[in-house]
Amino acid sequence: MPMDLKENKYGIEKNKKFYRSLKCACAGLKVAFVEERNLRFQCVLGILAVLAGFFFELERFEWLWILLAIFLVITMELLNTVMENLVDMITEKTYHPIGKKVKDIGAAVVFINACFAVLIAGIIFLPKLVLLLQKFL
Ligand SMILES: Nc1ncnc2c1ncn2[C@@H]1O[C@H](COP(=O)(O)OP(=O)(O)OP(=O)(O)O)[C@@H](O)[C@H]1O
Repeated sequence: MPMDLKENKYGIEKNKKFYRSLKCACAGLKVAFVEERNLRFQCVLGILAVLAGFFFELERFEWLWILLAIFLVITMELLNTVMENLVDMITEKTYHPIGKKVKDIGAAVVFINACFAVLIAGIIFLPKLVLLLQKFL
């Protein structure tokens, strides 16, 4: 059941202050991070990619591609979480064919972005990894 708007500290009026918008964004990030295992996994992979970037001393344009891939995956996972929650709210967690379609397409969006990130990581890190291995072998 929808909450009585008076129970909400701020009601549903538009955020007029920047810090309140920021507070809501942080609350959204926190709830998604706590509830979504995939998001936590993607954040860990993102941190590993950044550490690898420092290790291999990436060029500026390489950093741009890696950061783009990381932010795209996390953004799409957040949007997917929004869609999943909307479907759950509308269907009240009962089966609906359109609910299935929306969730499946949302999962496909995340998958496509994950493929993009793997491609970028492969193009940038693989040659450096091969060079490094050749040095030691
Ligand atoms: N209300 C629904 N009606 C029909 N099918 C649903 C519904 N909810 C979920 N499904 C089906 O179950 C699958 C898994 O749903 P779920 O909500 O667990 O999403 P998920 O993609 O596993 O989420 P996560 O990103 O958290 O792993 C969906 O992709 C969809 O095929």
